[in-house]
Amino acid sequence: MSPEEMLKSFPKQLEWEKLDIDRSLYHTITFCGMGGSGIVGDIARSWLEHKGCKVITSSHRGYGLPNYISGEEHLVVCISYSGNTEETLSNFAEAQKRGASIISISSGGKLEELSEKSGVLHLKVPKGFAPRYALGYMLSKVLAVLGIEKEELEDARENIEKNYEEIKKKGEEIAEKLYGYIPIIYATPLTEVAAFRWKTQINENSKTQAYFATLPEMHHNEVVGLDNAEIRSKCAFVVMFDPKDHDRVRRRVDLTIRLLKDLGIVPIAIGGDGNSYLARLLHLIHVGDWASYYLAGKYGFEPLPVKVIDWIKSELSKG
Ligand SMILES: O=P(O)(O)OC[C@H]1O[C@H](O)[C@H](O)[C@@H](O)[C@@H]1O
Repeated sequence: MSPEEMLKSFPKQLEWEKLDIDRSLYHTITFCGMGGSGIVGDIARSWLEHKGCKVITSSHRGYGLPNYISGEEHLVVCISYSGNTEETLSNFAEAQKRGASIISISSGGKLEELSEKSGVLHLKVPKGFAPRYALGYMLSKVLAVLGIEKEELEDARENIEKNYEEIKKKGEEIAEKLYGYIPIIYATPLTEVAAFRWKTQINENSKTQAYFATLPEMHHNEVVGLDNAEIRSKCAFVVMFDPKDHDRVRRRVDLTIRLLKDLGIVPIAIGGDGNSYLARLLHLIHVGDWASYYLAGKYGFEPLPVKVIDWIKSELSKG
């Protein structure tokens, strides 16, 4: 499947499912995964937080597990599209050792095998995608674990479907503006995960460095860097926001845009469109996915191959 076809399938990947899971059993939920699988947990956490969920959640990237996980009241959700990522397999093994509750998500691989062997609930997603292009499949599984209402997920999917051409066009326009510059994305707490996805998609699809910073923290450091005219002239700035951001954050978004304009920079200001936080977030993410795809084309890169990651993995497999 071409990267374009994979991207286009994103809304269809958002499929609601009912799972019989008693979530009241868990005191904490820890999402484990790397790269395109790791961000699934971040999106889920941001969504839960916005919903007012009181369960402690965290995203864990790397080997082992945080110290607080011990016993079945801690749920560890291991997400790896391939099912073979060594960090995520390490999380799985550690969760078993600590007697935690585990749910795993993959398209197959060792994670599926190990789950089946040890009676762990395994949720399978279709094969044939690059992990980062299977975001919708993996996210739908996690949201099913968390008990999302059917209407909410379907509304988010329809929101992308009905605005598809506009989303693609916006992505293309943004790629035009990012071309030749280092993308710097300024986000808010509600859009931080989208900024991270933009960064990582620009890294992997467009083979380009990109960075992000989040308000209000960036008003205490990052903004001072803008004093350096020589460096800032090499960057293209994106400012992301959501209508439900904290009032003072909204005020800070306006100040950031003013600051950039006073320096002669016209930032790409963008907020997702949609009825719910999830709908807006996925809309924003999908605009970035297309932007990174078009940016790859402008630089003459194929969006899919990630040679350096393959090289690192093959070196690590030597022991
Ligand atoms: O998602 P997994 O199969 O666990 O692989 C983890 C990650 O591996 C590589 O770094 C890929 O380029 C990422 O896009 C991928 O998400």
